[in-house]
Amino acid sequence: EVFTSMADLEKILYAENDVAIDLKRYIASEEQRIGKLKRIAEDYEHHSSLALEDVDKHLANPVNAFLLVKRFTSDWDVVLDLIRNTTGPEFLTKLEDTTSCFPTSDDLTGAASALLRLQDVYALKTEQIAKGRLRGVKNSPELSAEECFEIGRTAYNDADYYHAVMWMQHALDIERSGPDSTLDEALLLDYLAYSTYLQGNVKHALNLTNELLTLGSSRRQGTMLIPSLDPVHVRARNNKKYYEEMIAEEAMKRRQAALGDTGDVEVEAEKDEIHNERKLDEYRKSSDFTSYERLCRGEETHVYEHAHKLTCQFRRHHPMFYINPLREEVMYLDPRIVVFHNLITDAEIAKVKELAKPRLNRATVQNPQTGKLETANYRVSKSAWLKDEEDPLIKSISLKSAALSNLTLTTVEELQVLNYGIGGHYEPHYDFARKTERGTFEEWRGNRVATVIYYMTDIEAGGGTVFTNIGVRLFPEKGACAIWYNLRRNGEGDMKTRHAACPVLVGQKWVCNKWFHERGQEFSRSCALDPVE
Ligand SMILES: O=C(O)CCC(=O)C(=O)O
Ligand SMILES: [Fe+2]
Repeated sequence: EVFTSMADLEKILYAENDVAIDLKRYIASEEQRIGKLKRIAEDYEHHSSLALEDVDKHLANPVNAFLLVKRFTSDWDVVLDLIRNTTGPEFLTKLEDTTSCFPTSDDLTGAASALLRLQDVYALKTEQIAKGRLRGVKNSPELSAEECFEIGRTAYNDADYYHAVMWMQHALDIERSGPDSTLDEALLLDYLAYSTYLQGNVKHALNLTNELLTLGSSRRQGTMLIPSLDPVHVRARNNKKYYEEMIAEEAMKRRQAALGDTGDVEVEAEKDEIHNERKLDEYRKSSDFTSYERLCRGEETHVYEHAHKLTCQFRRHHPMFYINPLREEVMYLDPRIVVFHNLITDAEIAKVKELAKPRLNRATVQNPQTGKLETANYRVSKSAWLKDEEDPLIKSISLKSAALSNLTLTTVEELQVLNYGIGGHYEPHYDFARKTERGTFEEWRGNRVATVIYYMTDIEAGGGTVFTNIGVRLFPEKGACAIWYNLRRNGEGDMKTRHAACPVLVGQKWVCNKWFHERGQEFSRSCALDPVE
């Protein structure tokens, strides 16, 4: 999979460059080969035209006769060799190496659904995405009718008719407004009509189907079918009948209902606009999820009554920060969420990325039932784990994390480095393990008491960390670090720490985090006397 991290997509960019060089080399060697053949053919043409002017005279010269025989015996092998020895198979083997990291059809589906996710979370119009009109983006290519159709088809195959209608409609708009394209318009109308119907617009589906039927097969790319035999047309004719029957039945029902009420026949006028509603499951309708989407969009979801108590200050609570103090910004009081600005340098960031890059793997989540690690659509990124022993820098990040948090490293996890891909995100979750899934964390270290997260990139748009229960949003800022406690002082998980990583809209997102655990913090974060605190 490559769409889940920018680091892997970067590899494809380099591979594309290599492929271009390979292809050019192949073309040059083939051109050379064909060039030789061309010269021989011209030579033959020249000889024969001269000879044919006076055949008797030409053959009368025994030298000519000898040369003629030679040309088609020993010389002829050269021609056959030139025809046989194409460099194609050799080139194919070479290409296999270069393209081993190329994306698969799963990547294409993943990348298309990432665009749809961005569209939903950031409430973007189809046209905005198709034209690359996104914050901070310059000179974006525009998606063609075919490409929009492709995205629509991905949605359709996923039974997501809401997006299928939007993208296919947009494909149709582009197709009809621009010069001739290679899009199979009948096929597009076929998909669009059916998706429109499934979204509850029978009349509109019928109109689209009628349009399809008037197109004729000549509009169908690459097919020379007679309309009556074209499978798209056959299906369309059946659908047309079905839609008409449905509309008639509906009208009949309405007429009967109207008669029942008043005795008058009053058929309500059909609405013309298309009805297209996003179908959300129970979770996606929940306040948790809507709050996530709204916070990602930059909307205010909560009024914070203690906002006036939030502070910014220098901190020198540890010898490590005596000379270069921490620049602390308090974002929330309970739970305490703070951001430290300018904490790691660009050189340190570059080194962490360099160490992590070759080891990135799709980030996993713990299945609460089985306790097993698995990949999930709600967490799309790649991660690598780095040990203190690997590099003095990794060790120094651990020491810095301990110093700023006042926690001990006894049971801390290794450094997790995360790189997000196209629309990469992590839906609302807790970093601690719930009671029901206790035991998924090893007893010897206890639950995750605190999260320290370092932001290693600035992001043009999207990609924030949002707290859905308290309405806090942290903007990634290169070199900054955020820290919060996941557990209350009585050891219970703090439900107010529910948080998420918003999908990256424009830019690259790299973060790394240290998770501190309970054991070993007995003297650094003691429990409170009040059991509910
Ligand atoms: O990347 C982020 O902003 C948050 C990541 C996160 O919450 C996690 O990895 O647990
Ligand atoms: Fe998290």
